Amino acid sequence: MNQDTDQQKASLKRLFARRLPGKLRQVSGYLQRMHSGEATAGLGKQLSLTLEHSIKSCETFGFQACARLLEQAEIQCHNPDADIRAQLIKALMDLAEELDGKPKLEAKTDTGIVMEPPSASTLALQPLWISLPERERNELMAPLALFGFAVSSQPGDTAGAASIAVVADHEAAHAIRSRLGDKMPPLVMVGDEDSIPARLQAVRAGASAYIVRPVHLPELIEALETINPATAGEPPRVLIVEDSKSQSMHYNKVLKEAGCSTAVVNQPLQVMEALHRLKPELILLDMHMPDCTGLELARVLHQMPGWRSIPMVFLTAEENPEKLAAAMAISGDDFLIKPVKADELKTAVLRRIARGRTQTQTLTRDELTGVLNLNALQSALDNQCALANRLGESLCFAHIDVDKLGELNSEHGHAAGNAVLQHLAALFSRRARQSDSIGRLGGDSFGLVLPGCHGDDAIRLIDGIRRDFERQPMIYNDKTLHVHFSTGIASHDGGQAGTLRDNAARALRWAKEAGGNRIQLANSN
Ligand SMILES: Nc1nc2c(ncn2[C@@H]2O[C@H](COP(=O)(O)OP(=O)(O)OP(=O)(O)O)[C@@H](O)[C@H]2O)c(=O)[nH]1
Repeated sequence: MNQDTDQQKASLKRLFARRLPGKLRQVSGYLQRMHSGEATAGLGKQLSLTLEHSIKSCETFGFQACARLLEQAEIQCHNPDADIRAQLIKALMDLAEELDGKPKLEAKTDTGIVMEPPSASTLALQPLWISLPERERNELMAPLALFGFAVSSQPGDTAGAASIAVVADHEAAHAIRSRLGDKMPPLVMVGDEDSIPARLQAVRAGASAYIVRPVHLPELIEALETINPATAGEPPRVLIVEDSKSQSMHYNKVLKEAGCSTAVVNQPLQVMEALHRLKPELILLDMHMPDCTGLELARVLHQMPGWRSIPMVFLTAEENPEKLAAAMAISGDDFLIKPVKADELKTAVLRRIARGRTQTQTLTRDELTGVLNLNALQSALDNQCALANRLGESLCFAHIDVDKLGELNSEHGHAAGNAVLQHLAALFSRRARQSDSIGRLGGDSFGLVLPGCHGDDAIRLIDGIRRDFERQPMIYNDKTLHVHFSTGIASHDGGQAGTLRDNAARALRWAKEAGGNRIQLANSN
């Protein structure tokens, strides 16, 4: 068994699953625009092309229900039927919400604040320029297409500059920079060495990211998301608060073309409505407005629960360092001096949103295994318990614990134990359904939330994984590691999440006491 490939597949599936709700919302948004008569031949064609790729990607990663829904959307691009399209728009939004639990964003409000989706051109595949040796490039090309990137090896000068990034080693990057000068797209540098001098060389060459060979796809995709968070499928959400209509229209256009969903507020006192509807990831805030200054508004928002840490980028004609320092002291974020160039605006906003998304990821993921951390798993369990109570549906929680990991650590070393934990997490991530949540409870224990599952279904699923895990021993540093795990499963009976967890932990103890490598259901004795 190739453990690296297994882990990579699981990471790719996780990455893809994270992007899927955004993609569904995007498709639904554009169908909505076609539905309300905004259809242009270009929009329909672009949507159809994107859908073709997305269907293939969903099938590859096993998201069959999404693939079927997107197939219906594709039919609607060619043979529209008003009723079917309206149902489809709703079904796409509902599925997106089910997948990530985030509520729908509404397109228009009665206060005149308009929520706008990104420009239709951002629906197209993202052009990516890879200037690496042919074999390396070819290996990356097909899987990158599944994530919506169109890879080219030798784009012309204009296409090169329009690429979202160029992936190159030091020599190629140098040659491209000499050719394109300041039209060079952001650079992801690939190198052989993981050392400070190699990384320093990349920084000096202006690289936004440095990846050590062999290039792991999840790492590359995450680097590209950091350069442009719009490539993650979920458009960055930006609220523009600016009293000048002409300037706000300009910022709005630039940000929509950069792939953002936006809302514009010209009267700062109307900001709450837009905040609640758009749920922005960043506010672009003019410093000088008549009813209330940008700084005052920032202070107000920073005192309100839910908006205390929202990043802000200030727009100002002010160059007085003391006043700028005051703005920075409030939000700790960026400011841009007017008149703002389009590229500057785009870079500042996208970079700040990417940083915010990385922080959220860091806060919810277990660093060693990439599955949810304890807090995130706990909140997934709380949400699913509440949902199961509301809908009267079944739900199971499984507490999984590696048997005798202490002994394995002593015999083969802590790194071998880490590899076991990573392998098990990858195995569960791969076999779980898209509605399941897998997380690390701590040490050598994992938790699995299984909505819609009865005890018997949960036993069947986990026993399949247990048998595979036992049948295919892990190879670590040429040594065969025979490892197994035990599981306690509890079925939800309308009570609290804490009770479900306690019951699963109790069942796990029974499984361990009975010799391990087994599964025990809490409600049977
Ligand atoms: N390699 C590695 N080991 C860990 C990690 N976290 C916890 N452990 C080890 O997991 C073991 C957990 O101890 P126990 O709960 O007694 O479990 P066990 O040795 O697996 O034995 P049983 O659960 O009784 O089968 C300890 O030896 C920890 O050092 C980790 O992140 N990496």
